[in-house]
Amino acid sequence: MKISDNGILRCGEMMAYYDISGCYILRPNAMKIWNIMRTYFDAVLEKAEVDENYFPLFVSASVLEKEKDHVQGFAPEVAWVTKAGKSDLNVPIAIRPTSETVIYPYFSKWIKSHRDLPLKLNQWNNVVRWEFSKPTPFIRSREFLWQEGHTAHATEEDADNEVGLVLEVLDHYRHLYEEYLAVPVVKGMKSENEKFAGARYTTSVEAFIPETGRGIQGATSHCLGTKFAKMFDIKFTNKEGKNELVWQNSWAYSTRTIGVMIMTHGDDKGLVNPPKVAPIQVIVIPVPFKDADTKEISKACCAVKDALREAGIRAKEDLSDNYSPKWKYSHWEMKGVPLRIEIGPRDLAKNQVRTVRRDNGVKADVPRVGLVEHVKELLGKIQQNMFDVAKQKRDDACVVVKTWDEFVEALGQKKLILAPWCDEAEVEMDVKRRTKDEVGAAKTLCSPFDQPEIPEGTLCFASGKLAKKWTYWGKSY
Ligand SMILES: O=C1CCCN[C@@H]1CCCn1cnc2cc(F)c(Cl)cc2c1=O
Ligand SMILES: [Mg+2]
Repeated sequence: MKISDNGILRCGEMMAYYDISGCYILRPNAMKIWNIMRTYFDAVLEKAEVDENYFPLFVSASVLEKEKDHVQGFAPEVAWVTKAGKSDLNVPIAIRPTSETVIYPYFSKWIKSHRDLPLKLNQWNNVVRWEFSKPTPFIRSREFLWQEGHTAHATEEDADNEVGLVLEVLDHYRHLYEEYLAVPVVKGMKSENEKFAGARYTTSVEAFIPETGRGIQGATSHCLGTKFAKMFDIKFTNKEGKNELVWQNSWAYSTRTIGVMIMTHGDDKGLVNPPKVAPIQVIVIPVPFKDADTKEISKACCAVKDALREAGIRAKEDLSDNYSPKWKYSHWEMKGVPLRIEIGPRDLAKNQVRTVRRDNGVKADVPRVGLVEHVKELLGKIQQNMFDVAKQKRDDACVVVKTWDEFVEALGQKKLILAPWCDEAEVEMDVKRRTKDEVGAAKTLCSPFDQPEIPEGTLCFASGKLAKKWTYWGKSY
């Protein structure tokens, strides 16, 4: 299901359209998923001693434009407040597109001595980027929710190792995608062209949507170096009393994660929610026959729902008397509920229920005795199967290419490409130019940390120079 099948998004009650283009309403089913992920990530931040704070939404023009090269590429997408009521503001105020220029002047004030380091802050907030490319719910919106972590360290080593958290946070992003959203991702390094200009290096988790043949950046974790410290004069006296620049990192994931999950698992019946994040994990539906004892059946449905909820399973029953069981099945399938339990007169008589899985449609009759444990196991199997199926599809969509012709052919077949590359920025620019077409040029997605062997003398698929690394290429969102 492509994210553009917005009818399903709306019917899945994940979001609603808003009267300002590029802005969307996040409805309870999306917020429940967002908050389940946030609970996980807040526990990670707690353990890593990252403190929660909240900086203002607004940035003064002077601060935002302090460093020309930081803003230059992004200027067209900055949203500005220029009036309050009837009167013009004498100085326009920007709405944060990201918070470096909001936070770092205060890092400069708060960090004086090495004793103030490491400083590790996070905030959960919205950011606004007035994008003009095609807005897509969750994937590219003019306002979105994210967390942004910003840390400062005394030495390059600290920023680069586990103290700096860059790779640790990146693996937690992998964990969120693979263990919570059942979406396979690749961890790797961004190319010089694709990295955040303010960073020494950018690492990312990259997903891929086989239906559209496009890669999508899932989340990023940057090692910034001292560039922002110079820009914002963030210095400290080290143990030897010397005044030095701090070394910084930053990392973020956003509500785009939900869009990637929807695109990865959705099918022509609608959403398919992985149990770990499904707002409703089990829907219990009575299947009354004309002369059956509907009261007994409804009672059994509520008893099963209560037993499941007792065990911490997010179960609901649908006893509405104005819809047929069949209508209810497709209604809850569209909402992506991973497991349905049906109870009819036969099930009642045999003290059993009928389970139906949303991921593969498999039906089974299960005794009421031990049902809770059985459902727990079943939800675990559904979670694992959703990941395995998505991973198989992603791997089947991936091809290794060695030559330019193979590269162009693979692009045409909507493949995720793994190719040996000379790692020269100019060559990447050249590939973009040579592959520009209606769905956009091919570019590097990341160079996987898990590098396959590069046989001696392997040549770059695009330049013919000696290849330095294996890199994932493709069209992207
Ligand atoms: O990815 C992260 C992790 C969390 C904190 N931020 C960084 C970099 C964000 C890049 N970026 C992304 N988009 C931007 C849009 C803008 F309008 C302006 Cl002025 C700047 C940027 C910009 O720097
Ligand atoms: Mg952007």
